[in-house]
Amino acid sequence: MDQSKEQRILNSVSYNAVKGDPESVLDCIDNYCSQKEWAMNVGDEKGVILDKVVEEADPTIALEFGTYVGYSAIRIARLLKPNARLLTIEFNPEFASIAREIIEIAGLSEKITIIEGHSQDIIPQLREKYQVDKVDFVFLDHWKERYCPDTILLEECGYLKKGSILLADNIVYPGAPDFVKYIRSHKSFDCTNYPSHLEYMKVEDAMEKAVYMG
Ligand SMILES: Nc1ncnc2c1ncn2[C@@H]1O[C@H](/C=C/CNC(=O)c2cc([N+](=O)[O-])cc(O)c2O)[C@@H](O)[C@H]1O
Ligand SMILES: [Mg+2]
Repeated sequence: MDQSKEQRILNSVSYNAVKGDPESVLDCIDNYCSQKEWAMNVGDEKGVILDKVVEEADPTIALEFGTYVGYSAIRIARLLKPNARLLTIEFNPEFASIAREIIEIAGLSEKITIIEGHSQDIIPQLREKYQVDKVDFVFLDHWKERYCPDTILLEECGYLKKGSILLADNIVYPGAPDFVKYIRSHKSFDCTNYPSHLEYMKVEDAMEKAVYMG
């Protein structure tokens, strides 16, 4: 059976990236996906917005929904302070194993924990199984109709504290209208929209930052 696109991305990283150098892994994926095969990584343009928000949050505990091949996990983890860590949730076993290998090549396996499963099942387990008390930063980039229910679940489970920062990808394309409506009308979230473009394309897109006010 011929290889998947995600396997071909791993092949390209494994062949071209400098081992232990996150920047070279990110560049390799961005080059492959802009020149050879498009893939749904947050990419280099929206990646700069992600970088800025992660630096603002300076998280000890960061959480991500939708690892895919690990591009944004590497983007986030490369900016984390020494004792900080990223938990990233992915339910597709093939993607999880490819992400694990790409993250290993980037030299960030110690800072990133890939949790295999559905976000809605894993979120309630974060406290007992992963010793999470509060989350400082959350990147939402999984199925768009999960953004809103998973945000509500995070709140209900008590993982958000004053100053917790959520950042959501794809607010314009593919779009997450119920999430935008919910978060912008919620009294405890202070929202900021960051217009940008869809990864590797000229299509309009945007990211939404929501700071929890407690
Ligand atoms: N509930 C859940 N729990 C755990 N993992 C889950 C999950 N739901 C989805 N996932 C995983 O998250 C990724 C899906 C992302 C959807 N993004 C997208 O559909 C997407 C599409 C475009 N696009 O079409 O241009 C552009 C983008 O930037 C996009 O993020 C996949 O790796 C999938 O297996
Ligand atoms: Mg996305």
